[in-house]
Amino acid sequence: MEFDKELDKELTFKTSKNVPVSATFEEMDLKDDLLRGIYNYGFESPSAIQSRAITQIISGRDTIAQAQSGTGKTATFSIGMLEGIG
Ligand SMILES: Nc1ncnc2c1ncn2[C@@H]1O[C@H](COP(=O)(O)OP(=O)(O)OP(=O)(O)O)[C@@H](O)[C@H]1O
Repeated sequence: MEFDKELDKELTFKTSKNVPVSATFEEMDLKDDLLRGIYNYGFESPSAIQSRAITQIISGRDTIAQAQSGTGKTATFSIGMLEGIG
């Protein structure tokens, strides 16, 4: 399913306590190569679920993230895992 930026902004989220929201991929403090890859792939800004879940995965918390189809879950877990490798 195609990512719909406008629809994504309308989503309401419930999270555990103390889950910060990163407005940009830069704020997530990702490795340079990974950040470059994300932009080269065409992602400009994180989706709602990416804004919340990527840094949780990177911090080592066991993370369960649930959202509608096409909201960027696969990329959330992929980016989180890639940051943790190497
Ligand atoms: N931040 C983003 N900016 C632009 N496009 C994005 C972003 N994140 C994901 N996409 C694109 O949106 C589409 C859906 O992403 P993804 O497959 O990660 O969603 P999903 O929530 O895992 O969907 P499903 O539940 O159907 O598996 C893909 O084409 C992906 O490349």
